[in-house]
Amino acid sequence: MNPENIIEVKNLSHSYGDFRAVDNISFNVKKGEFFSFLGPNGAGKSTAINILITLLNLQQGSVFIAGHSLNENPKKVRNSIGIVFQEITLDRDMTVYETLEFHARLYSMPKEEREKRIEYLLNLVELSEKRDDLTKNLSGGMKRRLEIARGLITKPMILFLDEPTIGLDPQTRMKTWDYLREVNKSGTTIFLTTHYMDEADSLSDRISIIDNGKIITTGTPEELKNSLGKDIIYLETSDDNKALKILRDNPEIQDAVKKDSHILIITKSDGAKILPQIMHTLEKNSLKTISVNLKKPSMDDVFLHYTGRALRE
Ligand SMILES: Nc1ncnc2c1ncn2[C@@H]1O[C@H](COP(=O)(O)OP(=O)(O)OP(=O)(O)O)[C@@H](O)[C@H]1O
Repeated sequence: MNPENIIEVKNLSHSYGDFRAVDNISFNVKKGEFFSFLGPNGAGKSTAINILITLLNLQQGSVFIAGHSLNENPKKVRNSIGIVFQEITLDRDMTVYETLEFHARLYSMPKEEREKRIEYLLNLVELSEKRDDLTKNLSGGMKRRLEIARGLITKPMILFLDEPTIGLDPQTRMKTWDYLREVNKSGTTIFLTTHYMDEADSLSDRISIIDNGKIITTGTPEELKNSLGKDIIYLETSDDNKALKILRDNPEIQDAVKKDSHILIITKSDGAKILPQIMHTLEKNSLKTISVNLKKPSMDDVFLHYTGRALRE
């Protein structure tokens, strides 16, 4: 195992009966990284994460977590990780404080350390004022924050989160992202699964796109978006029809179409380099540029490109 890797997975497969939910996936996560699995419902994300957190048995492949073999030392693996499940798993009749205290006691944390840790975590997820509230009276976002705090009680090296912001409103989602960034900054490696493009894009150092049980591609959000090798340019000129005819002859342009009050151009390579050429050509043909907007492909474009379909399908 490479000492830089805190998670090392090789040729992992998992079947339910005849159905192969995870199909020969390999990937590494580096210490301190924020790593995400991005894929639609049913892609195999939960199955994969459940194997890594020792909830599902390892059928095929090799997994090392925090230097321990999942097969030979599942207990040591469990002691190195924190978990936030997809479903809310709080005891409704416990208070916020009791929830954290109960969990810390489960791990036999001494009283003084326990109290300090709980204070720190309540502060981190901004639930100090809610410490005596029953969890059933918390909002959805607060419940999630409490679960994140609970997952962090034992100072795990890696925090696993399965779809942590499912069902939260946009504002609460973004607040949850802030906490996760904070947790990651403080040195905890994060492994997250999500079907939200913006979530993976905004949080991750690296993303693996997973579909039908297979990893389709892996890279930083920038690498993935740049790998399409094309940019999108919106252009408004003094004569769009004339401009279109001229631009279509440019070998660097993959496609140019008129859209509402502007021209949409898809470039074959780096748009920032092609744009000055385009402007020059237009000027030479006595066309005035009224407005211009260069846009990098979004994670939606990336997903569409690699899987052949939009994720919302
Ligand atoms: N216990 C099970 N028995 C049979 N099939 C299962 C079981 N659990 C999951 N599957 C199937 O395996 C595939 C992968 O499911 P999995 O839950 O891992 O996907 P996912 O990407 O996490 O999606 P979701 O976020 O909706 O859970 C799906 O087709 C699912 O129906």
